[in-house]
Amino acid sequence: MIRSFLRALGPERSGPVRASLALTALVSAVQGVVFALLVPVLAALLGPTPSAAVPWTLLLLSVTALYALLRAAGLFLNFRVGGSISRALHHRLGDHVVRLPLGWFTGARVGELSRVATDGVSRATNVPVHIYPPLVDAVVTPLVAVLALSLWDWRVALACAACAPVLWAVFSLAGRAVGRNDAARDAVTDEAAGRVLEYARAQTVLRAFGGVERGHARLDAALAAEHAASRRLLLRAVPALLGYSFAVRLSFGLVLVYAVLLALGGTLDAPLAVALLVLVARFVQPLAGAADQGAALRMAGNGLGRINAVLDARPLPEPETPVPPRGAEVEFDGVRFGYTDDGPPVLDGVSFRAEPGTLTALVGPSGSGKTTVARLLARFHDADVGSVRIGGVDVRSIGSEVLAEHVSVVFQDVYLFDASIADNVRLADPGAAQEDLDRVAAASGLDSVLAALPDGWDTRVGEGGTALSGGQKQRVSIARALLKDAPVIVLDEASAALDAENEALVTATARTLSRDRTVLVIAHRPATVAAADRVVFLDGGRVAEQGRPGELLAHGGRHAEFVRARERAEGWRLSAEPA
Ligand SMILES: Nc1ncnc2c1ncn2[C@@H]1O[C@H](COP(=O)(O)OP(=O)(O)OP(=O)(O)O)[C@@H](O)[C@H]1O
Repeated sequence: MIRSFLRALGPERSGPVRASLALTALVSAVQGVVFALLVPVLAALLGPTPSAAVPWTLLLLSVTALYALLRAAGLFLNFRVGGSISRALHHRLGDHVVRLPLGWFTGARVGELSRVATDGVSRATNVPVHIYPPLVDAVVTPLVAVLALSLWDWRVALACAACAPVLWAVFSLAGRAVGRNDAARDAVTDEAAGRVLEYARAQTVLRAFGGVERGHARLDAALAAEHAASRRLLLRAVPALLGYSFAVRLSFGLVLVYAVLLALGGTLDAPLAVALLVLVARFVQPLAGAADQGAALRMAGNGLGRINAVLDARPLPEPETPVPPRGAEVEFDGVRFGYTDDGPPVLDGVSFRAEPGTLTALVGPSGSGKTTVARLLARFHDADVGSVRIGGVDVRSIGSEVLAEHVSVVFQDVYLFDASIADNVRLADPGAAQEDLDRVAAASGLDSVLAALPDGWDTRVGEGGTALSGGQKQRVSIARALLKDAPVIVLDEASAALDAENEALVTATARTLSRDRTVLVIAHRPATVAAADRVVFLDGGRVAEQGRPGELLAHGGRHAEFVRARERAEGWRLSAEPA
């Protein structure tokens, strides 16, 4: 557990934590000596010569003063360390997460990350301040005191020591019961949190298709599972913790009976017997409470396990000596890729080239791998086999920062920050002048959107851009990509219905951009395909055909068939609109 704690914190921050843990153990050991010194003091006071208590009392006072000093220093260090742990873990998680491949950030992972960064970190922060000190007090203090006890009466010390393995076994059983059930509850809590989010996000669909009750049933089932898991945790944890507390008190009772028998038998002085029993009684409460701390430690251990699982996610390997691209040509060379190691490949032997100054349309049925091509180009993932090159250099050798400068991707699910339109566009270049913003607004069609909004550039877009329409969001996103001025641009044309003006705008922007850049468009509309210089037609993760759009249409193969079907669908859509 402590190892997993130090691993989560990283080597550079583990020094102060080790010091705080060691000081806590030392404080508990000194406390054990303080308790042990009570025995000769009490034995002397209750015995025939009370004055013999004076030197022992002086020693007791000195060790108590040392204990008080160490305890104060320990508290100070623990609180300092506790305060820095949350910052350190957030930094470690943040630093690590930015190096993870973009493909790692699925919806479920984002939810998990948020729980790890809140609940997981807060559990870990509690360890040095609220969990570890009382637990160490409960274990180390009695241990030292029992060792010291053997100096006065080895038989009572041995009786105490004999209880230790039994108590340890019950303690471990209780801890394991709590740890296991807490981990199981964590899993269903994640599921329930995911369902709540899903239920909120899916309201439009659920209401449109009368599925509110069905959707609710799924949420209800997840919440019921969470309730059952919490009950199970309670039902298993409470008896285990009570069982341990009972074992501690029973052990104390047995030691008590044994000491009384020794005293009655005349082999143990009565004053010493009383003093020993006072000492042993002093441990009962902290020892009995140790199981609660042990359970809390297991729960913190589960939180740390989740933190370490995020920290163990493999970042994209960065090249030792990054090589900048020698141009903007995009090349896929025999690329094979699968999202999972055991599943079938999503791309299989994909090869094509896209020259600077051209517009390439990626076309193909749904699920054929077009978006995956865009993701590999922006290095969301690395190809399993083959090479993705920009300017003749494999994207793995370019280095993430330079690659990000070279490639701009405008996906369909545009994410905007809850800030002004200007701030959202300036994300690409925080120092951009107003003239630059106006230039990209004109080129992306954002200018007409701004003209219709009373606050223009200062309009707040709402969380995730909810205050703007789909077409408006896409224009902001295109303006942002234009401001970044990357030599390679990938545009994911909206597959959902856009108005004619927006459709024409995306095609026109792609054409304009391709004058001095390499532009790839994931094309869904015949008009965009027709405007392209080249078409790469994907089917089942393979390039089925590629060439100029006119040639492919004339050839009458898979691409021609696909475009005709789309044209028929669009014609149907137009004629189906109300007059
Ligand atoms: N993150 C992912 N994890 C696992 N499989 C995925 C993931 N994303 C896509 N896939 C699978 O990869 C295949 C190709 O998907 P991709 O999104 O690249 O196709 P597409 O041609 O862009 O489809 P569409 O036109 O419908 O957007 C599909 O079978 C899809 O189910």
